[in-house]
Amino acid sequence: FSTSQQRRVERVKLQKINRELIVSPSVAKANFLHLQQDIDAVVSAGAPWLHLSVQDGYFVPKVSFGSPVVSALRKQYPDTILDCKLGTINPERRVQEFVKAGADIISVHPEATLQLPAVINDIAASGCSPGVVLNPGTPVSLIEPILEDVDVVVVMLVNPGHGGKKYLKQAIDKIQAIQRFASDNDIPLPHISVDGGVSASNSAALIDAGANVLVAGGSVFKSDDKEAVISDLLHGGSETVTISSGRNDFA
Ligand SMILES: O=C(CO)[C@@H](O)[C@H](O)COP(=O)(O)O
Repeated sequence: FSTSQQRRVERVKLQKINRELIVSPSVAKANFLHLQQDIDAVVSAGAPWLHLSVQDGYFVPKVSFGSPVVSALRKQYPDTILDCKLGTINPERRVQEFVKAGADIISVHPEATLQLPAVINDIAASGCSPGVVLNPGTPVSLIEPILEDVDVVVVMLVNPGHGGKKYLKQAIDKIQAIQRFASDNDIPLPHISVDGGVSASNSAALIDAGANVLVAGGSVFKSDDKEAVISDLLHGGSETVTISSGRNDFA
């Protein structure tokens, strides 16, 4: 692996140990007609990661973009952590493509592969940070056997590619369950990333629960003041949502 990739992956691990609060803007929600302009804006606004939601139109019902976009971002933003989420069936077939494209983190859906531990090991052996994704219908128990081997757990608040219904209370319960399992089993806590409808109205509740990575698409890229939005996400916006008792929030 290149020394610059090693440096970035080391930074991911240090941020994990320090529980650094991170905003990871979701590139899928940028303006693709002015992609460099949008990415320049979030990088100069201080976003240390970029979230790349790769969707294959099969595991996730929409197609977003592929490794050529990752390669272009790698060349243009050599110091930014590229946080790739493979919303693809059989992600084991795509790991090397995204490693070569310059991904730093590669997260996969446990339901999308027949051998999750092998995929996690392949990502780590390739010099990248491995991660797993929990859709609203995926219990924390499914990833307990490999929790100690990943650097990132992405807790989805929406069903990828479906938008709509938001599972805020459920996400908070999962964040707490991940922390409990890690503590009970003496496992270093991975980055806990939250993704899908994350905004200043719910970020404080998610951070309080234990999330330290905020994936944000629309809330960042729809704003003209990206610095202010990123600050609000990290420090909680003016009006914060109260957690309804057990009911899921609807968009
Ligand atoms: O992968 C996905 C959704 O499928 C996410 O990464 C979204 O792209 C985040 O965008 P917002 O919900 O924050 O607008």
